Amino acid sequence: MLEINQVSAGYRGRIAVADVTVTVPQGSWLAVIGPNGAGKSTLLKAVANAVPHTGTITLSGTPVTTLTNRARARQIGYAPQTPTLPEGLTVTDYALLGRTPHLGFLAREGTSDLTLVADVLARLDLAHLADRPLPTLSGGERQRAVLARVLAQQAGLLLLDEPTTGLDIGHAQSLLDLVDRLRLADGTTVVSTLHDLTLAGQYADQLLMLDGGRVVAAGAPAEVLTAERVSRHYGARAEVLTAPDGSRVVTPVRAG
Ligand SMILES: Nc1ncnc2c1ncn2[C@@H]1O[C@H](COP(=O)(O)OP(=O)(O)OP(=O)(O)O)[C@@H](O)[C@H]1O
Repeated sequence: MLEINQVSAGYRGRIAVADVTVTVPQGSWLAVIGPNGAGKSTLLKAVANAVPHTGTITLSGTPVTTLTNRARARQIGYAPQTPTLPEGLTVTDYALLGRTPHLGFLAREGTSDLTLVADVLARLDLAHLADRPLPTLSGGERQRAVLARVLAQQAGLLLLDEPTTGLDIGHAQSLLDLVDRLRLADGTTVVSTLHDLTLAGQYADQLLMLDGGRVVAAGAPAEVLTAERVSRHYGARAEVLTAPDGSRVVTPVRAG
């Protein structure tokens, strides 16, 4: 279980996200939504201990600030929005980096690590690119390679910052389906930011909407996703429809 209690975080004395309190039960999915600059990435960075925070963030009762780097890497898989990819690595080499926290001192990856990585690459439709150097990938392929490294990490908590950016609708859906299956099979806890509000509502158990660094709504997707909120916080003309399965569909409305 991830517990975020009265957390504020920012950069060089400037607060970017303030006073956030939310509990994410083990095996559940929290989507952090809100307009550009709302503080979504900063909140994920705080959980990943990549920016300092006040308040407390605990994972299974342990403050994330007290975890060693290695323990943190075993427990938290973090896919930043714009990761810097090392040059000179193939997709397989890069995904294997996700296994590093599980290896003994100076140990090399074994057959089981290679098998696991091959499986993750296949699930992300990257098997045919396994030997390709990272700089030669398309934007969507790079994005999936980053997810491959994080999934190979087999951490109990996944922090996914805009995981579907640059992915076509089919690859976005299969990536979210894959994360969903991990969650259901292994009890992986997921915190993601998502700009696609319809996808956020379909996959997450709870939504946390931020605006100006503050929580403006939290709860089940059907409660949080209203046309009035989308208009007020995103400045968008939108309708919120209900799909046959009961999930919310947020659709923009053209002017005029
Ligand atoms: N490294 C940084 N140094 C200084 N300010 C930053 C830094 N990163 C983000 N900020 C600022 O913090 C605020 C929140 O940014 P953050 O990236 O958390 O927003 P976001 O909700 O993820 O936005 P987006 O949807 O555009 O990705 C913004 O005002 C941003 O300019």
